[in-house]
Amino acid sequence: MLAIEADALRRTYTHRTGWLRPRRTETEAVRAVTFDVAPGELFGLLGPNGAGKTTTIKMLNTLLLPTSGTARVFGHDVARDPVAVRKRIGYVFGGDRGLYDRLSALDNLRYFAELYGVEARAQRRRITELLDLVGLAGRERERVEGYSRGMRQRLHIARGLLHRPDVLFLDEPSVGVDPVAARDLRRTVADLAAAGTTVLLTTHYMAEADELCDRVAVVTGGRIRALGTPESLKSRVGERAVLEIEAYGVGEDRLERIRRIPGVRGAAVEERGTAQALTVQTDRGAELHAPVLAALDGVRVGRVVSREPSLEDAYIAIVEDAERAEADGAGPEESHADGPGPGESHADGPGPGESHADGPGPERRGPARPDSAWPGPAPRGPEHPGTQEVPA
Ligand SMILES: Nc1ncnc2c1ncn2[C@@H]1O[C@H](COP(=O)(O)OP(=O)(O)OP(=O)(O)O)[C@@H](O)[C@H]1O
Repeated sequence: MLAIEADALRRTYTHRTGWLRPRRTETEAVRAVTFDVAPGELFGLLGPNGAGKTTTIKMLNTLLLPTSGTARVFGHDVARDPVAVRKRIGYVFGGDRGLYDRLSALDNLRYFAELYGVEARAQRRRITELLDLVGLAGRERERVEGYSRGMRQRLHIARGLLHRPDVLFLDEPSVGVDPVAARDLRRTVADLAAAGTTVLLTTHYMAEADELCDRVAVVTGGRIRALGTPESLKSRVGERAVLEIEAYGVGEDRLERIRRIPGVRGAAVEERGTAQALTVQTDRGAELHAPVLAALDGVRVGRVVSREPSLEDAYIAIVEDAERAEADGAGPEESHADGPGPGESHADGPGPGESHADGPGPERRGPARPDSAWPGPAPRGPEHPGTQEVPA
């Protein structure tokens, strides 16, 4: 049996804007997403801000009803049988919420163990095991308010594992965590998967996804654009080479100028403190140092390095292709880089969560879990490709 099956999952948010001329704004956050995750697999959802990753996770973990489509966790339908699903899953999200700062880590875990119905006799042993697993043994009597972000994240993971879930959802676990703590976190996550827990992870860190994930799906505009092993995604840009340039003050006009150079397949810039990392993807064998540097004339430039494409380059290429396709009005462009995944998806008609597109958000309230109080990211407005205004 598959751990997760998502079949044509959709989720539309509706909210009202304006006062004199009220408008109903619909955001299609997730648009017919289909994928499977095998038991024990470590699966990554990658995508830019607003791509629909968190919304997908919240449907899979029963915090949000799908507008249409179905999802199952170990065979249990998330809309029809949320209680059974919740018994099998844990949810860990990045950031500061979800823990009680003024309590010690131990008291936090005791509290959540009660909440999750961990048997009183088993609690002490389970908590000790988890403190060991996440590397917090010896620090458990300190108040969480004194914890570093990395320690908090590890405590979050321990909390998410208290009831021995078969599937752990990790939403950006390493956000804001320093590189050493992030490495420890990755080790913890890899150990979990090695011990048989299915992990569904979202991250913006491609190196993390490359190191950890058995397979990844790249999501933009609510659709899966590519799905496969990190290697298979990288092979999509295998015929390319990459120029990485340290620069200061590259704007969109310069990027456009670089993109127009024959032999350039894409260009992106990432802010790194005071500097920028400019990545230019070129045809393999094309000698483009000179024209690229000429296009940067007047911009302060540091080190220039040629290297092989990484998962990040494959990701950028996929996202840019998807953006171009959206701009051209093309339909979904999903491609499975290495076949359709570990199993077939099962469509058995729309679940009971269907047709909530224009009601108040069917966010589940559920039992008193701190997770369910999480309000989710703020609406990001109509700049999103899936957002449109309709008369109220
Ligand atoms: N509660 C909400 N109400 C209205 N729109 C929402 C809500 N939550 C998310 N959205 C919108 O849905 C889209 C997908 O958001 P989502 O948070 O799922 O993306 P994401 O890929 O997780 O992004 P990030 O990487 O920034 O966390 C975005 O356009 C967002 O503005």
